[in-house]
Amino acid sequence: MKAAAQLARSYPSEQNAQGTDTYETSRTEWQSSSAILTSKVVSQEQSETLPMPPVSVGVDHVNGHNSTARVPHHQKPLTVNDLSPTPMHGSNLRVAYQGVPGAYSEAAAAKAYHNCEAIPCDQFEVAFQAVELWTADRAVLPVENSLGGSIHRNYDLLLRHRLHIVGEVHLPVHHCLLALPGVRKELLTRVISHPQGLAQCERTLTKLGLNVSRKAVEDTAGAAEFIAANNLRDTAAIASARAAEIYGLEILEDGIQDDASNVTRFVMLAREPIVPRTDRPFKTSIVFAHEKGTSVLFKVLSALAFRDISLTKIESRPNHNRPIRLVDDANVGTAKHFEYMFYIDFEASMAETRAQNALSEVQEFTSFLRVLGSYPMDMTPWSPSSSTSHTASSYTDLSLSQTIPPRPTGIGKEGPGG
Ligand SMILES: O=C(O)C(=O)Cc1ccccc1
Repeated sequence: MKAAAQLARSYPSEQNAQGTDTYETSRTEWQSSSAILTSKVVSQEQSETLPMPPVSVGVDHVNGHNSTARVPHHQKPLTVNDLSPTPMHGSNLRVAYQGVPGAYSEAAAAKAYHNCEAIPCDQFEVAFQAVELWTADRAVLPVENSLGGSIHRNYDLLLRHRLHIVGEVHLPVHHCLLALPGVRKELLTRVISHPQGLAQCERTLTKLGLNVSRKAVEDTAGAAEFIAANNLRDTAAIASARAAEIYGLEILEDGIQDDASNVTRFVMLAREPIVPRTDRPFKTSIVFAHEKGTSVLFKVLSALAFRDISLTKIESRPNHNRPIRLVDDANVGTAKHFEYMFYIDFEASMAETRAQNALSEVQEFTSFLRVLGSYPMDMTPWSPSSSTSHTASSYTDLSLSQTIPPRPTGIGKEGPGG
């Protein structure tokens, strides 16, 4: 099959896609939002309830041969519109995030899916597994921050798992310095937070003249919870105002991020990709490894540039399958080249011919290529000064009304990452 045709098959156009959203069929009642998912809980869930397959629409025999069939009078025939579920705008959707209540990821889940049930998980790995095993419908993953840069660990996770990016959210992040009631700043010896929290407030902490050590923990709200649970009077947390409220801490300083327009980008992950569209701005995320050869990255970028496709992000990570390539030269010795995986986001939908053609070309000079997702861009108006909260937004996740059935995610060559 020609590469372009293969691509078209991997990403069906709006017209030929059989979009069904299946998450309503997979509910398990035991999960309450107050419990934190751990890997143990997820595997226990797996042994108790098998992941349910999508429910198919039961079609009765209505041709007269089936004696049990009932043919209601004056019933309107089903049309294709009756088959697409009503968008739920996030209500009842179970969204797994890493951290405890009050974490920014929880706020991102609420921004993406208004009224969703946010499920705290103790690790990202667990959030991914929760979706894979149908304990959750979506996972929320912070991938980059305007000050702290890429969250590398999470890029590696995207590759290790088979989930699809179905949306993105930009969340303004407004950090506070939190401590137990009555604690004075001068008494602090330690500040704890997520590494991104520490990185985003580094200069302000110094400016405040605090003589404190920095300690990284799993999540910002977890830092606040830890201080409260252990009655630590010498330690402060960098976390949200909401975390202060939940864990009974006081806000010593408000808005301590080094830049007022501090924003974190989160991606939303699902078991199934959405049907890409062309009626609103879309972004596509890919990851590839390059073949031996010259100027591979240049060629990939050219394939996009020639088609007027803008790049919004590029990241490289070690290729864990083959971190080093040795090149022997009989006279000089052995050169050691590091091997990379490149992650690229570009502004186009996989429903567009130009994106399909660009990726067919990219496929020619890469040894591995995977489309992580083609999804609507977050176009919500954004005010940097507001503090992070659970406000509703006009964000719409098209995956709530349109998903395409599971299928291999690669577009031809598949290699590392599984
Ligand atoms: O730890 C959290 O609250 C997170 O959700 C991760 C994070 C940390 C700092 C800024 C943005 C996201």
